[in-house]
Amino acid sequence: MSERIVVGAALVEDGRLLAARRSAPAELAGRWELPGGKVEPGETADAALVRELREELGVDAEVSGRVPGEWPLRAPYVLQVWTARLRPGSAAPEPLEDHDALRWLGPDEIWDVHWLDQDVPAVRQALAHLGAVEGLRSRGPGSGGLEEPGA
Ligand SMILES: Nc1nc2c([nH]c(=O)n2[C@H]2C[C@H](O)[C@@H](COP(=O)(O)OP(=O)(O)OP(=O)(O)O)O2)c(=O)[nH]1
Repeated sequence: MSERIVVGAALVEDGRLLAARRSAPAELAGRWELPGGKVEPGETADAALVRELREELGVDAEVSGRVPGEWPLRAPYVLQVWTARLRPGSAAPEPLEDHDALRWLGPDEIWDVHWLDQDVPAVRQALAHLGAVEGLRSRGPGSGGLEEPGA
């Protein structure tokens, strides 16, 4: 079967990254992820992300770039991550579907939540990318910023 893309948003505002806690399915519930979802046939990845963010969070978002890389999920899915921001006048995000909590994480809080295992490398790469383009960066060793869990 050919690969199917799940898009995740590295949605940033005021130097903080949005994390969303899944409410379903049972094996993923309680773990944190980048909000997003599956790209539908005939849909572009960035259009899918804008649609998913509207459906899941009730926001009006725009995609600003692609985080290099691709991370395997349960076959046939792979995760791609795009940077995004809220458009002026957008509502604040709310956990409308698929999630039961949201958190804006500052640089020192990124690893405070229990990310889905497969999201850890994707979040790490997103932070490296965002650090380069938006200044969301670690405050250095010992700060808990960009360091990996247990590092
Ligand atoms: N949205 C999202 N899904 C992720 C991430 N990491 C990860 O393993 N997944 C998995 C969870 C799901 O099995 C799948 C995405 O499905 P979804 O339920 O979010 O997508 P969807 O809204 O299009 O779902 P559906 O109801 O159409 O099935 O990818 C992530 O960071 N974001």
